[in-house]
Amino acid sequence: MKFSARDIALAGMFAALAAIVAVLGRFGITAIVPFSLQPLVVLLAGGLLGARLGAMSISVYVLMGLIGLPVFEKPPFGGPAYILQPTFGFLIAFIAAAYVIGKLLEGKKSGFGCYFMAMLAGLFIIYAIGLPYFYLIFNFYIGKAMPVMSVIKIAFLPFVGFDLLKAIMSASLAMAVSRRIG
Ligand SMILES: O=C(O)CCCC[C@@H]1SC[C@@H]2NC(=O)N[C@@H]21
Repeated sequence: MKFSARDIALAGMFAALAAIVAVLGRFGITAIVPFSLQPLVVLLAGGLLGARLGAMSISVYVLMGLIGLPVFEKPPFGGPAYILQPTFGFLIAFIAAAYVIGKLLEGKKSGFGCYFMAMLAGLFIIYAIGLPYFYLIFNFYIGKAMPVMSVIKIAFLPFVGFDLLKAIMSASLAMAVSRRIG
């Protein structure tokens, strides 16, 4: 697997962007699951960089956090123990989402609908991995009973509307940029 200097610069830029929006998110309302602009960055990474590079950029971001850089949105902000945070599943899901979006858009970047469907698939993956992880950490690691309905109320319902807006924004932006440079 070979990456050019341009690839590495782009991946680094998106990794940095993910860290910046996470740090900015700390100034918002404190909640078990924070509102975050990271899904926007992740959807854009997949849509603009493609599967391989998009997933690499988000992996670099997650690895930076796991080695101890304070780039995550919630306390303790970084370190290997963050794996045991209920929201860590979303971070794993971001990597998969960027990859799948890139794959879905490979070779057929036509209209807005195409981009939007790819972004929706990315959002689906974010929640399909993030929500069960949240449930498992709460119920089996933290040891607090968290019924499925509570997981949905805490980690899905408050965000899904905003995340759909992020999907619209990222689809429009990725389409516009690809048309200009593609
Ligand atoms: O840094 C973390 O610990 C991960 C935060 C995950 C936040 C999730 S992503 C999907 C949903 N949309 C949001 O705006 N927030 C949550």
